[in-house]
Amino acid sequence: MVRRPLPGILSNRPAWDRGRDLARFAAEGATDVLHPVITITRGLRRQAAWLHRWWSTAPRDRRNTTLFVSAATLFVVALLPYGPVLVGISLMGSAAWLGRDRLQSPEGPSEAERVRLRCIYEALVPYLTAEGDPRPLYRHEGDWRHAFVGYEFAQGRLVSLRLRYPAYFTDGEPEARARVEQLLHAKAGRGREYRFDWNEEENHLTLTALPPLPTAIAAQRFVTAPGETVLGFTDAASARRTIPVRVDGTVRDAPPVVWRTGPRSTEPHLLAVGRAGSGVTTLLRSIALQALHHGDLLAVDGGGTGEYLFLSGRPGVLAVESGLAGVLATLEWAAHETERRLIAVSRARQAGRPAPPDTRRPLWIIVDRPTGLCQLAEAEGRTDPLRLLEVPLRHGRAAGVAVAVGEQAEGLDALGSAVLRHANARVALGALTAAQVRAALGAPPCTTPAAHIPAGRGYARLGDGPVQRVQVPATPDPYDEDAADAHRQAVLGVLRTSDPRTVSLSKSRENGGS
Ligand SMILES: Nc1ncnc2c1ncn2[C@@H]1O[C@H](COP(=O)(O)OP(=O)(O)OP(=O)(O)O)[C@@H](O)[C@H]1O
Repeated sequence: MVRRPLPGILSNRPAWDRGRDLARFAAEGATDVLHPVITITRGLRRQAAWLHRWWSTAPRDRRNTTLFVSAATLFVVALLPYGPVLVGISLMGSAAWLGRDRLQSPEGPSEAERVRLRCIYEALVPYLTAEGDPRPLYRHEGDWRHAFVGYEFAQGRLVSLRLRYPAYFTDGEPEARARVEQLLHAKAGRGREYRFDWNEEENHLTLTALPPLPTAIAAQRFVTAPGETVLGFTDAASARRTIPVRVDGTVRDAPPVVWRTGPRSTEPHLLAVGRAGSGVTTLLRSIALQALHHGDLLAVDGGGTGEYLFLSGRPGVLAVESGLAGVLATLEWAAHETERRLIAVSRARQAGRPAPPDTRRPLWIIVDRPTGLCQLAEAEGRTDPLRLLEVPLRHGRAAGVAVAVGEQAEGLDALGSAVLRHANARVALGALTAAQVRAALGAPPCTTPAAHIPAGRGYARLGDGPVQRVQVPATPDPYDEDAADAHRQAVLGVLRTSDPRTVSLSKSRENGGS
C-alpha cells in the first residue's frame, strides 16, 4: 500500500517552523471565513465616517431637517410588513459595496504625492523644531507620517492637510502663525485660497483649499425676516443656515451672511471699506434694495457719481443727495428724526404703551464715501456731515434707525470715532493687505488671498464674531449700460416687488380685478 505524504505543515520540519505555518494557515482560513463580516464592518465604518463628516459641516437647519425626515421615514418603515428586515438588508448591502477592497486605487499617496508631502515636511523643519528637543517631531530626513495625520489630494493637488506640531510652538503669536501659513500657502500651491484652522488645545493645524465663492447670485428678494439683511454669501461651513436663491433660472440653497438690525441688534450699524472698484457701492445698493421692503431710506452719495439716482422718487425713498447743501440738510433732518423717535419711544415705554406706529417703520441711512464731503465742508467752513451722523449712530438702535457707511480703505482713519465705535458690522472688500483687513474688521483675514478677486469679494465680521468670506450679490446700477443686462433687470425686478403700488396692482390682477 502506498503511503500518502503528510501535508507540508505536518512534515518533519523544525517545530517552530511548523508552528508558524500552522498559525498562518489558521489566519488565512479565518480571514476567508470572516471576509464578508470584515467587508461589511469596513463598509459600516466608512458610512459612519461619511455621516460624521457630513454632520460636522452641514448647516444646522439642514441637519435638523434631515434628522426629522429620517426619523419620520424610519417610523413609517417600522410599520410596514418586513420593513425593518428590508432596511437591514439594504444597509448591509450598501456597507458590503462600500467596504469592498478597492484594489484599483491602492491605499496611501502616490509617488508624486509622497514627494510633495515630504517636501512640505522638510520645509516646516526650521519653523517647528527647537534646539534641545530630544525627540523632535520635525527633523531633516524624519518621517513625515508621524507629523501629518491626514491629507487629501484631488487631481494631484493638495486640498487638505492636517498636521501635528510640538506643544512649544508659539501658536498664540500671530507672527509665528503667519510664518507657517505663508510657507504652507507657497508649498501647497499658490493661486488657491486656503483656510487655516489652528486647534491650540490639541496642537493640530488643518489647511483646507477653498473653492471660489459663487459669483452668479444677483439681486433678488431674499427669504429673510424683518430686520435681517443679506450682505452676501459665504462657505456652507461658516453659515448657520441656508436660504433659497434663484441662480440662472434655477432655485438652490446658499449660505448667507445675515446682518441683523433693530432694537435687539448688537451690531445696529455697518461699515464697509474697500479699494476703488471693489464693490462697496454695490454692497450699499444691495442693502438699500433690501431696506425698501420694510423701511424708509435716505441715500447720501458722497462720491457724486449718481449711482443711487435710480432710487429717486421710489416709494420709501425719502431723499437721494450728493451735493453738500442737500446732504447737510438731509442728515440734519435724520438727526432730528432720530431724537423725535427716541423721545416718542421712551414716553410710550414710561406710560406702558407699545411704541407709536410712526416710530416702528425702520429708517435707513446709507452714506457712501462721506470723507470727500467732510473735506469740502471743512474748506467751506460748514458743519461736518459725520458730526450730524453721530446722533443716528449713537441712538439709532433704540429709535429704529440703521446706518450703513461705505468708504475707501485709505479713508478709514478720516471717518471719525463715532462711525468706528458704533458701526460694528464690518465688511472689507477687494484686494486689501492683511493689515488693512485687520484695521477694517479688527481681526485678520480667515484665508490667504485668492489669485483672482472678483468685484464684491471680501470678508465680513459681525461684532466680535468670526471673520467670514463673503461674495456680495451682483446689484449694479440699473442705468449702468456697462453692467450685465440680466443683473440690471434683476435690480429693476426687486424694485418692482418692493413698490406697494405694483404689488397691489399685481394682486388685484391675480384676483381677476381690472
Ligand atoms: N458683487 C458683484 N458682482 C458683480 N459685479 C460687481 C459686484 N460688485 C461690484 N461689481 C462691479 O464692479 C464695478 C465696481 O463696483 P462698485 O462701483 O460697486 O465699486 P466701488 O467699490 O464702489 O468702486 P468705485 O470707487 O468705482 O465706486 C461695477 O462695474 C460693478 O457692477
